[in-house]
Amino acid sequence: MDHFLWRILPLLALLASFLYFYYVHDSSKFSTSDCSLLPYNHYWITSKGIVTPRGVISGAVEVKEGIIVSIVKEEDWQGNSKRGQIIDYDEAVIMPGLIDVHAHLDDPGRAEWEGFPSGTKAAAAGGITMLIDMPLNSFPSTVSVETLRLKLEAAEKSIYVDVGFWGGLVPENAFNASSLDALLSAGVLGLKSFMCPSGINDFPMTNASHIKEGLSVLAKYRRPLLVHAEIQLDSANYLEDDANDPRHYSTYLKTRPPAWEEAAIRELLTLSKDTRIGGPAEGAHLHVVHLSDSGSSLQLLKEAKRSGDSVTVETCPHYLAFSAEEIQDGDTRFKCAPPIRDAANKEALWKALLEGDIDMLSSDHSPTVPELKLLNEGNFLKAWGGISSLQFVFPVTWSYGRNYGVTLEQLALWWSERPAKLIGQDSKGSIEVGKHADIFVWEPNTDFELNDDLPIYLKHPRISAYMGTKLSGKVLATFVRGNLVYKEGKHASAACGSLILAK
Ligand SMILES: NC(=O)N[C@H]1NC(=O)NC1=O
Ligand SMILES: [Zn+2]
Ligand SMILES: [Zn+2]
Repeated sequence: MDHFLWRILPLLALLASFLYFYYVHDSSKFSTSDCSLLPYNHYWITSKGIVTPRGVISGAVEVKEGIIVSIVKEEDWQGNSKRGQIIDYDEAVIMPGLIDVHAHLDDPGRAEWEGFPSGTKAAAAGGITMLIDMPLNSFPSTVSVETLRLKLEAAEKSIYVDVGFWGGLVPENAFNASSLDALLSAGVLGLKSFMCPSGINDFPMTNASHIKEGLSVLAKYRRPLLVHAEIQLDSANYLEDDANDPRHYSTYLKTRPPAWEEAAIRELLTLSKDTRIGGPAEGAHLHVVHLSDSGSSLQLLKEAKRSGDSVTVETCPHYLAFSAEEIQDGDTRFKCAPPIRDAANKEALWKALLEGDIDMLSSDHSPTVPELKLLNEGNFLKAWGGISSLQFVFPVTWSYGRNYGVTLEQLALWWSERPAKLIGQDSKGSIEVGKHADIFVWEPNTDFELNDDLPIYLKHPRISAYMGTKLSGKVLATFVRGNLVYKEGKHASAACGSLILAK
């Protein structure tokens, strides 16, 4: 018997190595293809509407190993002999993937609010190919190298799109230049701070001195400071008055007047001027997040830009889609800060966006668990402030924007090109040769109602202010670095998004 075993040993070894190469070694190949719903990585996407920085063209985009390697107009495409795999989208629009510079995915620590897997699946289904995660609402907040490491661990292998990170500027690290240096060296794309309480205990607000410190460190790295620009003034005293029913949206609206935004922006613009040493080029870039006030706040920003300040501003689809007058008693899905203001304010925000005074859009996706939205009690003063929107921001922008004559090029500018510039990612933000093949495909004229029949990937769709609305603009497919990560109700089986760190 022993003798027999010895004799077949070489055969067994051969069989084992055969099995190894087939099932173990080759499985690495299988896992690569798990990243994409396509079985190949060199192909042409064709369509009659490809949105490029040089206009909308009919033709083909060639993608090879995650990069856009050529763009061919239809006239030249006809005679092309090198055709390989072709994915023809006919009349559907091909756009650069959206970059959402402002999302709270709440992971680690509050993943029950959203989390990287559901958040990035929802992003992919909405045409977003990259998002930047905010440093707060997760636990701990991203305010040091150690806490950034926890973020990276939580995100790794859990993200379906590319994800970058903002660090937090808080009183604890603001005067500690080496701590900020370490955080920036570790790769956060910039810092974010609050000029009023953030609603999260471990993310306290910053004062003028903290912001000055932050700006001077950021200037060295040429990275932006993002600020939630509201300063609490004493205008909220009337709250003691019983006439103000907390179930009325108007009660909440009165607690955060436009003057809060104006005061904050006035102070910020002064601070950023003060931190310059030898002229505008030496200062840090300032980015005002989620502008709601289209009055004096916007005016201050316009003047600052005109005088050469390095400042940009974003607003969010919820300020462009909704107005205070429409918000029903107790419907706390609409509570956010700064608040959604009246219809005239909304009109003025659209005008500012169309005229280029507002630079870009972001979701400020800030979900929570339904219990904290207090949907039954409907108390606007106590409910969590934050709007859940991530998967819907693009169809919302298009559906409301088309009434204002919004063009495809403008959508690409607000959602891709300018965001890419803010985060310093030259390889993203447009359909151009040499850039990442971050692309999404959508049908402008397909209408749908947001209800439970649709595939929604957000963890708590019920709390989204958009549920029940009728929208146009259906996302058919999303490519991240050439991987087809989403196609009509289906995601790639593996989460292969990249962690994006500043160099
Ligand atoms: N903590 C947090 O997400 N706050 C956000 N929510 C909101 O409505 N505005 C914010 O800044
Ligand atoms: Zn904010
Ligand atoms: Zn936010």
